[in-house]
Amino acid sequence: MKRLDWNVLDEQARRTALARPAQLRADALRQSVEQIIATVRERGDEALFEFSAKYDRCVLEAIEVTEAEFAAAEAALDPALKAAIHEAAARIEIFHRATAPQPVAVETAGGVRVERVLRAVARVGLYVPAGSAPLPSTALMLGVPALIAGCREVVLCSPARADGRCDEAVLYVARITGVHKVFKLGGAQAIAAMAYGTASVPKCDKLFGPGNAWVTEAKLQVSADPEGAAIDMPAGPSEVLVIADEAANPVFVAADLLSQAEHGPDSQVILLSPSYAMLDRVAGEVERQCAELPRCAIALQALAQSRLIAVDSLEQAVEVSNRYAPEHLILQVAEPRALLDGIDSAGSIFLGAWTPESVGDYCSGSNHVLPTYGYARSYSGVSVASFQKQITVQELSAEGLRAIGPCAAILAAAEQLEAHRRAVTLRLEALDQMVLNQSVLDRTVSERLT
Ligand SMILES: NC(=O)c1ccc[n+]([C@@H]2O[C@H](COP(=O)([O-])OP(=O)(O)OC[C@H]3O[C@@H](n4cnc5c(N)ncnc54)[C@H](O)[C@@H]3O)[C@@H](O)[C@H]2O)c1
Ligand SMILES: N[C@H](CO)Cc1c[nH]c[nH+]1
Ligand SMILES: [Zn+2]
Repeated sequence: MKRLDWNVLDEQARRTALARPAQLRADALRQSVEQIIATVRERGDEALFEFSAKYDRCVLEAIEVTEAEFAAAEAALDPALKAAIHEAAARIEIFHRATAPQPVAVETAGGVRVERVLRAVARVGLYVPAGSAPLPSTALMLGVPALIAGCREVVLCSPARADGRCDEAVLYVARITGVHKVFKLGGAQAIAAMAYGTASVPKCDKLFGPGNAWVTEAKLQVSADPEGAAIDMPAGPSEVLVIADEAANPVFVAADLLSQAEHGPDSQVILLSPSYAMLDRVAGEVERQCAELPRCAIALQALAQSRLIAVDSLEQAVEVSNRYAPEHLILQVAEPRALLDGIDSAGSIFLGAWTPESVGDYCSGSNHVLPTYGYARSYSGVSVASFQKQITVQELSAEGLRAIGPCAAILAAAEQLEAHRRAVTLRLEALDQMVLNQSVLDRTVSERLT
């Protein structure tokens, strides 16, 4: 990991220090993904079989997972893993139900009722990575909120192994979370298939889920096309930024850094500390622990683009972290809550020595599908709200229109939108006329009676 001192870097060097690796080759990536998407749009399923052979090295007989494959996957699954899946699903459900948006109805003026109703996005496409390792936990993070939201059609894509099968645990999670169709597709081609539809894959309204640089670039491209599909957010190669003070445990800090470095060669991990001694200790621990990992070679590639940065204080560490806007932020400091108010951009925050980032990945209950590449400046992680549309409803009584109509008429006149103004004033005049007619009627009745 490269050692840097924030306070001796000029602005250009600071920018380079916090640059994401995948951004450095964005042009080549963009072109390669454009070609994959165009080919899927042109040649549909045929292109999908070819891309699976090329990129996943598997010859598929069919793209869609069959009932027999679901049954075989369930039968093959270790009971302890099944139990852990159900345990994690229960906690994810608790947190996601608790944070789900609620319908709202308020009176903003007498006779003016404004509401918010919630409707699930009808057809959603979930992407579950499996390039370097299948991630059934991601299937939980997407399947559970989709189920709570009540999406009508849920499609899931995940790349097959070389034997042409999808990961058993991913299929099991798809089943228990009510996913309707699963396709053995990965990468940009899976995203293109769900965004535009093919003979086999239904076209989806919105796509969800993380993935490597190809998947994320494809999501960005289809979301920029009005004929494509909306997306949750750019959720690319995993990142973690740790802020550690001199009292932190370097063994824990190194383990947390490696937990994200082992995700893939594009991952990036950063340590900020005001203590040079801590940076040294963690560097040594990272080297020692990495050598023990089965995925050491992958982690080493990620570590090559990672940083150990000396800062002058914890306050400066918070400033640098906000500028980087990490997917995960771990505060390994004596008083983590004292720093919390200062954090304004991060996907998910982990407080204190006993909160490894891994628990958020699997089973604390929060969602692990989070914005990367600095998108945490403006995006949040996946939640039930991501699978819903919030529709407003309003209803005015005559009294309500009398109360707020003049305000609308003045604003419409200021914008020189005469039709807007009249849509209000015609009604106000009609109301005046009705009052007049009523008073004439009342007078006539009272005259006849006297
Ligand atoms: N941000 C988040 O919330 C989050 C959550 C979980 C995982 N992740 C990230 O997801 C990623 C998963 O990546 P992965 O690679 O293991 O699986 P993946 O399923 O995302 O990608 C595999 C696919 O990449 C495509 N691909 C590979 N090399 C290619 C090439 N040269 N050209 C075109 N396409 C190519 C293939 O089609 C393959 O099917 C990791 O980077 C991990 O850090 C992020
Ligand atoms: N850390 C990943 C998000 O960047 C999520 C994950 C899944 N499995 C393990 N980790
Ligand atoms: Zn992880």
